[in-house]
Amino acid sequence: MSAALIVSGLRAGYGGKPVLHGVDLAVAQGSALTIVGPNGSGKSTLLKAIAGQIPVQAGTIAMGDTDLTRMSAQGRTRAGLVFVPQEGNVFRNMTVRENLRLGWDFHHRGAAGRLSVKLDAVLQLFPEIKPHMHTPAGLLSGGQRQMVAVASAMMLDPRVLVLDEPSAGLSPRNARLLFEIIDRIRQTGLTLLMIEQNVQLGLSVAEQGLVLVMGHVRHRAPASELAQDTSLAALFLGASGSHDAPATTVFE
Ligand SMILES: Nc1ncnc2c1ncn2[C@@H]1O[C@H](COP(=O)(O)OP(=O)(O)OP(=O)(O)O)[C@@H](O)[C@H]1O
Repeated sequence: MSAALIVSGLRAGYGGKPVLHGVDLAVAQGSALTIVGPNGSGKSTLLKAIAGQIPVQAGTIAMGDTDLTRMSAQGRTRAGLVFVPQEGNVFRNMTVRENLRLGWDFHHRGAAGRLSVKLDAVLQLFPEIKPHMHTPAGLLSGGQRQMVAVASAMMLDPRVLVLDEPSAGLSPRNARLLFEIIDRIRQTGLTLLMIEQNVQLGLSVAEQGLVLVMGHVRHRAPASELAQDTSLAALFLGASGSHDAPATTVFE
Protein backbone atom coordinates (compact mmCIF):
# COMPACT_ATOMS: atom_id res chain seq x y z
CA MET A 1 0.00 0.00 0.00
CA SER A 2 1.24 3.52 -0.79
CA ALA A 3 1.86 6.03 1.99
CA ALA A 4 -0.77 8.75 2.39
CA LEU A 5 1.43 10.77 4.73
CA ILE A 6 5.21 10.79 4.97
CA VAL A 7 7.18 12.80 7.51
CA SER A 8 10.96 12.78 7.09
CA GLY A 9 13.65 14.13 9.41
CA LEU A 10 11.20 16.54 11.03
CA ARG A 11 12.64 19.11 13.40
CA ALA A 12 10.23 21.59 14.97
CA GLY A 13 9.72 23.39 18.26
CA TYR A 14 9.18 26.81 19.76
CA GLY A 15 11.25 30.00 19.55
CA GLY A 16 13.86 28.30 17.39
CA LYS A 17 14.44 25.63 20.04
CA PRO A 18 13.69 22.13 18.70
CA VAL A 19 11.34 19.78 20.55
CA LEU A 20 11.36 17.19 17.75
CA HIS A 21 14.78 15.97 16.71
CA GLY A 22 14.40 14.37 13.28
CA VAL A 23 11.14 12.43 13.38
CA ASP A 24 10.34 9.97 10.56
CA LEU A 25 6.93 8.39 10.13
CA ALA A 26 4.66 7.11 7.40
CA VAL A 27 0.95 6.34 7.42
CA ALA A 28 -0.20 3.92 4.74
CA GLN A 29 -3.24 4.81 2.65
CA GLY A 30 -6.38 3.68 4.48
CA SER A 31 -4.60 2.73 7.68
CA ALA A 32 -4.26 4.24 11.15
CA LEU A 33 -1.16 5.14 13.14
CA THR A 34 -1.37 5.96 16.85
CA ILE A 35 1.45 7.88 18.51
CA VAL A 36 1.97 7.37 22.22
CA GLY A 37 4.60 8.63 24.61
CA PRO A 38 5.15 10.17 28.04
CA ASN A 39 3.98 13.68 28.89
CA GLY A 40 6.11 16.35 27.26
CA SER A 41 7.66 13.98 24.70
CA GLY A 42 6.52 16.20 21.81
CA LYS A 43 3.39 14.42 20.58
CA SER A 44 1.22 17.55 20.28
CA THR A 45 4.16 19.46 18.82
CA LEU A 46 4.47 16.78 16.14
CA LEU A 47 0.80 17.07 15.17
CA LYS A 48 0.98 20.88 15.20
CA ALA A 49 3.95 20.79 12.84
CA ILE A 50 2.17 18.32 10.54
CA ALA A 51 -0.98 20.50 10.58
CA GLY A 52 1.03 23.67 9.83
CA GLN A 53 0.39 25.38 13.15
CA ILE A 54 4.08 25.76 13.93
CA PRO A 55 6.91 26.13 11.42
CA VAL A 56 9.15 23.27 10.36
CA GLN A 57 12.80 23.90 11.24
CA ALA A 58 14.09 21.01 9.10
CA GLY A 59 12.74 17.98 7.28
CA THR A 60 9.70 17.44 5.07
CA ILE A 61 5.99 16.59 5.30
CA ALA A 62 4.22 15.15 2.26
CA MET A 63 0.73 13.87 1.59
CA GLY A 64 0.90 11.59 -1.42
CA ASP A 65 2.69 13.66 -4.09
CA THR A 66 1.87 16.97 -2.39
CA ASP A 67 4.67 18.63 -0.42
CA LEU A 68 3.04 20.27 2.61
CA THR A 69 6.23 21.43 4.33
CA ARG A 70 5.84 25.16 3.60
CA MET A 71 2.09 25.19 3.05
CA SER A 72 -0.19 27.23 5.35
CA ALA A 73 -2.44 25.40 7.81
CA GLN A 74 -5.44 26.39 5.70
CA GLY A 75 -3.75 25.16 2.53
CA ARG A 76 -3.14 21.79 4.19
CA THR A 77 -6.80 21.57 5.17
CA ARG A 78 -7.83 22.33 1.59
CA ALA A 79 -5.38 19.68 0.37
CA GLY A 80 -7.19 17.15 2.59
CA LEU A 81 -5.15 17.03 5.80
CA VAL A 82 -7.74 17.79 8.47
CA PHE A 83 -6.60 18.39 12.04
CA VAL A 84 -8.86 18.16 15.11
CA PRO A 85 -7.03 19.88 17.98
CA GLN A 86 -7.53 18.82 21.57
CA GLU A 87 -9.26 22.04 22.61
CA GLY A 88 -11.22 24.79 20.91
CA ASN A 89 -12.34 22.36 18.22
CA VAL A 90 -16.00 23.47 18.06
CA PHE A 91 -17.76 26.85 18.06
CA ARG A 92 -19.64 26.65 21.33
CA ASN A 93 -22.19 29.38 20.60
CA MET A 94 -23.16 27.80 17.27
CA THR A 95 -25.53 24.87 16.96
CA VAL A 96 -24.29 21.42 16.03
CA ARG A 97 -25.74 21.85 12.56
CA GLU A 98 -24.01 25.21 12.12
CA ASN A 99 -20.72 23.66 13.21
CA LEU A 100 -21.09 20.88 10.65
CA ARG A 101 -22.16 23.34 7.99
CA LEU A 102 -19.00 25.41 8.54
CA GLY A 103 -16.87 22.51 7.40
CA TRP A 104 -18.97 22.11 4.29
CA ASP A 105 -18.83 25.86 3.49
CA PHE A 106 -15.04 25.87 3.91
CA HIS A 107 -14.66 22.95 1.57
CA HIS A 108 -17.27 23.78 -1.02
CA ARG A 109 -17.23 27.57 -0.84
CA GLY A 110 -20.97 27.86 -0.31
CA ALA A 111 -22.24 25.30 -2.85
CA ALA A 112 -25.41 24.26 -1.02
CA GLY A 113 -26.49 21.50 -3.44
CA ARG A 114 -25.24 18.32 -1.83
CA LEU A 115 -25.08 19.58 1.75
CA SER A 116 -28.01 17.50 2.93
CA VAL A 117 -26.58 14.36 1.31
CA LYS A 118 -23.24 14.92 3.00
CA LEU A 119 -24.89 15.72 6.35
CA ASP A 120 -26.88 12.49 6.17
CA ALA A 121 -23.75 10.49 5.36
CA VAL A 122 -21.80 12.01 8.27
CA LEU A 123 -24.69 11.66 10.70
CA GLN A 124 -24.92 7.97 9.85
CA LEU A 125 -21.46 7.66 11.34
CA PHE A 126 -22.44 9.80 14.35
CA PRO A 127 -26.06 8.88 15.18
CA GLU A 128 -25.43 10.01 18.78
CA ILE A 129 -25.38 13.69 17.79
CA LYS A 130 -28.42 13.53 15.52
CA PRO A 131 -30.92 14.49 18.26
CA HIS A 132 -28.83 17.57 19.12
CA MET A 133 -28.57 19.25 15.72
CA HIS A 134 -30.20 22.47 16.93
CA THR A 135 -28.44 22.61 20.30
CA PRO A 136 -25.55 25.06 20.77
CA ALA A 137 -22.37 22.96 20.92
CA GLY A 138 -21.42 24.63 24.21
CA LEU A 139 -24.41 22.99 25.91
CA LEU A 140 -23.36 19.45 24.98
CA SER A 141 -21.39 17.05 27.18
CA GLY A 142 -17.64 16.79 26.61
CA GLY A 143 -18.11 13.49 24.80
CA GLN A 144 -20.82 14.84 22.52
CA ARG A 145 -18.69 17.90 21.75
CA GLN A 146 -15.76 15.69 20.72
CA MET A 147 -18.14 13.82 18.41
CA VAL A 148 -19.20 17.14 16.86
CA ALA A 149 -15.55 18.11 16.39
CA VAL A 150 -14.75 14.84 14.60
CA ALA A 151 -18.01 14.98 12.60
CA SER A 152 -17.19 18.56 11.49
CA ALA A 153 -13.81 17.30 10.32
CA MET A 154 -15.54 14.54 8.34
CA MET A 155 -17.61 17.20 6.54
CA LEU A 156 -14.32 18.27 4.93
CA ASP A 157 -13.82 14.90 3.20
CA PRO A 158 -10.37 14.36 4.72
CA ARG A 159 -7.72 12.38 2.89
CA VAL A 160 -5.87 12.18 6.20
CA LEU A 161 -7.61 12.84 9.54
CA VAL A 162 -5.34 13.95 12.38
CA LEU A 163 -6.66 13.73 15.96
CA ASP A 164 -4.96 15.21 19.03
CA GLU A 165 -5.89 13.15 22.12
CA PRO A 166 -9.56 12.62 21.24
CA SER A 167 -10.36 11.07 24.64
CA ALA A 168 -8.85 13.92 26.69
CA GLY A 169 -11.20 14.98 29.47
CA LEU A 170 -13.77 12.25 28.75
CA SER A 171 -15.08 9.70 31.21
CA PRO A 172 -13.93 6.12 30.46
CA ARG A 173 -17.41 5.32 29.15
CA ASN A 174 -17.51 8.33 26.81
CA ALA A 175 -13.96 7.66 25.68
CA ARG A 176 -14.93 4.09 24.73
CA LEU A 177 -18.01 5.38 22.90
CA LEU A 178 -15.94 7.91 20.97
CA PHE A 179 -13.46 5.21 19.99
CA GLU A 180 -16.28 2.99 18.77
CA ILE A 181 -17.15 5.85 16.42
CA ILE A 182 -13.52 6.35 15.42
CA ASP A 183 -13.36 2.64 14.62
CA ARG A 184 -16.57 3.02 12.58
CA ILE A 185 -15.11 5.87 10.52
CA ARG A 186 -11.91 3.86 10.09
CA GLN A 187 -13.99 1.21 8.29
CA THR A 188 -14.77 3.80 5.58
CA GLY A 189 -11.15 3.55 4.45
CA LEU A 190 -10.04 6.82 6.01
CA THR A 191 -6.34 7.37 6.73
CA LEU A 192 -5.88 8.31 10.37
CA LEU A 193 -3.05 9.72 12.47
CA MET A 194 -3.64 10.32 16.15
CA ILE A 195 -2.03 10.79 19.50
CA GLU A 196 -3.78 9.33 22.49
CA GLN A 197 -3.06 9.37 26.22
CA ASN A 198 -5.11 6.22 26.70
CA VAL A 199 -2.59 3.86 25.13
CA GLN A 200 -4.76 0.74 24.98
CA LEU A 201 -7.73 2.57 23.51
CA GLY A 202 -5.58 4.47 21.02
CA LEU A 203 -3.80 1.35 19.83
CA SER A 204 -7.05 -0.63 19.62
CA VAL A 205 -8.19 1.21 16.46
CA ALA A 206 -4.79 1.39 14.72
CA GLU A 207 -2.68 -0.91 12.56
CA GLN A 208 0.58 0.74 13.57
CA GLY A 209 1.90 2.30 16.76
CA LEU A 210 4.79 4.66 17.36
CA VAL A 211 6.42 5.61 20.66
CA LEU A 212 7.82 9.13 20.89
CA VAL A 213 10.23 9.93 23.73
CA MET A 214 11.92 13.30 24.18
CA GLY A 215 11.32 14.24 20.56
CA HIS A 216 12.77 11.01 19.15
CA VAL A 217 11.00 7.97 17.73
CA ARG A 218 11.86 5.33 20.31
CA HIS A 219 9.93 2.44 18.82
CA ARG A 220 7.51 1.57 16.03
CA ALA A 221 5.56 -1.66 15.73
CA PRO A 222 2.19 -3.12 14.79
CA ALA A 223 -0.33 -1.61 17.22
CA SER A 224 -1.46 -5.01 18.53
CA GLU A 225 2.16 -5.90 19.34
CA LEU A 226 2.80 -2.56 21.05
CA ALA A 227 -0.36 -2.93 23.13
CA GLN A 228 1.13 -6.14 24.61
CA ASP A 229 4.54 -4.62 25.24
CA THR A 230 5.10 -4.51 28.99
CA SER A 231 8.20 -2.34 28.63
CA LEU A 232 5.91 0.42 27.38
CA ALA A 233 4.24 0.70 30.77
CA ALA A 234 7.66 0.98 32.39
CA LEU A 235 8.55 3.76 29.96
CA PHE A 236 5.51 5.81 30.96
CA LEU A 237 6.07 5.27 34.65
CA GLY A 238 9.85 5.39 34.61
CA ALA A 239 12.42 8.13 34.50
CA SER A 240 11.42 9.64 31.16
CA GLY A 241 10.01 12.85 32.56
CA SER A 242 6.64 11.17 32.89
CA HIS A 243 6.04 11.19 36.62
CA ASP A 244 2.76 13.01 36.25
CA ALA A 245 1.34 10.46 33.80
CA PRO A 246 -1.20 8.55 35.87
CA ALA A 247 -1.00 4.81 35.24
CA THR A 248 -4.75 4.45 35.49
CA THR A 249 -5.28 6.95 32.67
CA VAL A 250 -2.63 5.61 30.39
CA PHE A 251 -3.21 1.90 30.87
CA GLU A 252 -6.77 1.65 32.07
N1 LIG B 1 3.63 26.85 22.99
C1 LIG B 1 4.75 26.37 23.52
N2 LIG B 1 5.82 27.18 23.74
C2 LIG B 1 6.98 26.69 24.24
N3 LIG B 1 7.18 25.40 24.58
C3 LIG B 1 6.15 24.55 24.40
C4 LIG B 1 4.89 24.99 23.86
N4 LIG B 1 4.06 23.91 23.78
C5 LIG B 1 4.77 22.85 24.24
N5 LIG B 1 6.02 23.24 24.62
C6 LIG B 1 7.07 22.37 25.14
O1 LIG B 1 7.35 21.37 24.19
C7 LIG B 1 7.61 20.13 24.83
C8 LIG B 1 6.70 19.06 24.24
O2 LIG B 1 5.35 19.40 24.53
P1 LIG B 1 4.13 18.66 23.84
O3 LIG B 1 2.88 19.36 24.30
O4 LIG B 1 4.37 18.55 22.39
O5 LIG B 1 4.25 17.21 24.49
P2 LIG B 1 3.18 16.04 24.56
O6 LIG B 1 3.94 14.78 24.34
O7 LIG B 1 2.05 16.32 23.66
O8 LIG B 1 2.74 16.15 26.09
P3 LIG B 1 1.35 15.75 26.82
O9 LIG B 1 1.21 14.27 26.70
O10 LIG B 1 1.60 16.18 28.22
O11 LIG B 1 0.25 16.52 26.13
C9 LIG B 1 7.40 20.35 26.32
O12 LIG B 1 8.66 20.55 26.91
C10 LIG B 1 6.58 21.62 26.38
O13 LIG B 1 6.86 22.35 27.55
